[in-house]
Amino acid sequence: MRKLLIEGGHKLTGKISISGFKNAAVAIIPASILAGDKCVIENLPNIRDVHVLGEILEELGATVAFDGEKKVMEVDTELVLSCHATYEMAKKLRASYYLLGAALGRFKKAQVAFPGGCDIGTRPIDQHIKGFEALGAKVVIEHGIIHAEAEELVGAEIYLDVVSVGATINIMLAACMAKGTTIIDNAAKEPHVVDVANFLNSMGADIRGAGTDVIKIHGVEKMHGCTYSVIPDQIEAGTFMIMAAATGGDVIIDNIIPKHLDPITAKLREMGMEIEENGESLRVVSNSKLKACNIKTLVYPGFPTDLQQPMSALLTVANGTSIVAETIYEGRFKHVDELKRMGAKIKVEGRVAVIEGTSRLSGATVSATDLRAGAALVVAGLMAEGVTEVENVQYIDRGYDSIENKLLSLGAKIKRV
Ligand SMILES: CC(=O)N[C@H]1[C@@H](OP(=O)(O)OP(=O)(O)OC[C@H]2O[C@@H](n3ccc(=O)[nH]c3=O)[C@H](O)[C@@H]2O)O[C@H](CO)[C@@H](O)[C@@H]1O
Ligand SMILES: C=C(OP(=O)(O)O)C(=O)O
Repeated sequence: MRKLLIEGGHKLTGKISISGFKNAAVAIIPASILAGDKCVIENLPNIRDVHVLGEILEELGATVAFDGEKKVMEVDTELVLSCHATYEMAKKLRASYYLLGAALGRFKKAQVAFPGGCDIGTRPIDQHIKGFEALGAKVVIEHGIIHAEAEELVGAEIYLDVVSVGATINIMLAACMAKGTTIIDNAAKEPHVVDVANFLNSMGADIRGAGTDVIKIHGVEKMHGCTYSVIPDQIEAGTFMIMAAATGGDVIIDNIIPKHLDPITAKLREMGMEIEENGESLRVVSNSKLKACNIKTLVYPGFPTDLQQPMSALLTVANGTSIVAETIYEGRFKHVDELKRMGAKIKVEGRVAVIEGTSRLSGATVSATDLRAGAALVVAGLMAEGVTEVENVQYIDRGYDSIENKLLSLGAKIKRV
């Protein structure tokens, strides 16, 4: 079993470049099915989820070449003739559900097993199914497989009962080649929704309004291949901002879209950090003792659920008491018991964690239970006294490209064993 060994207490200084956005990439790769042609996807992060999706597309008949050094995937989906994604394939990640929307859009038929992925709470797909049905598909769930099929897909007006990134993207995928116009009302506005819409438009789709809560998709007859570059990862960037704060450091986070980081920038400033924006980078500088603050995870542009766990690790050493409310996923406090092993003072009541700041954490052996829990433990290890061993690194590798190399380049003492 792979572990990360971290010797805490070293200031991070210098500059790092942020990789492409995992949560956009995991939708864009399956979306390439709609092209039935060759797509060149640039600025992909070299992470496990990207490799797994490449393998799934290959199993479905695509030709896939991913160069992890250059971060480019060439994927030709011409020879994908149908989509039956088995449990073995789909269980590997949550984003396998995007195969449903993409294949339904192209073949009017898809069979995909229920998705897997990190255990952070229930991840319903009722809004995805509601959208497919509104477009004219019949959706049946049998033996763990979701079967979606339509004679033809016809544009419809779909109001989402909850703002869902996954449902918004999946409905966009299914609707690109539907007859007429589809309107998604109460759509998610996250940067990855916009990025996927831009990718689809580069493949010939006609999608307008992504980034607002009303998205219109005018169905087109045919789509085609394209070359596209994925946006920078706001969650990786936010994690490194938190790590800079955790170590009293001075770090330039480069190759980002600062606007996407507004919720985290605002909170770190509230805690006493100095943050300077400069074009495509942010400089995060520590000047004083961190102050406690309250966090509530919300849909964009609120504070992202994916940064709640790293942020709560940082709050364990802030001056005062912080309240963290997780409104998106009920199972996203699994890192708390691990942080307690390191001396953190946290009480969880349902979806709320009360964190009483302590002067310092102490290194311990801890175990990642999911991707961002792993990132939270790395944050804790960087600021703890002594050595922290983080087990179950495979979760971290799902979503962070070269995390230890990036940290080493900033002066951290970290190694993989
Ligand atoms: C709003 C939000 O922060 N979404 C995040 C969520 O997206 P992901 O796509 O997983 O989640 P959704 O945005 O779909 O879910 C938002 C909320 O809606 C509920 N829901 C969702 C779909 C559905 O059919 N029915 C339903 O009730 C979920 O339980 C959740 O409470 O995790 C992704 C990976 O970590 C992030 O990239 C997204 O930014
Ligand atoms: C939980 C996450 O990803 P996924 O939904 O792909 O499991 C995440 O990115 O924090």
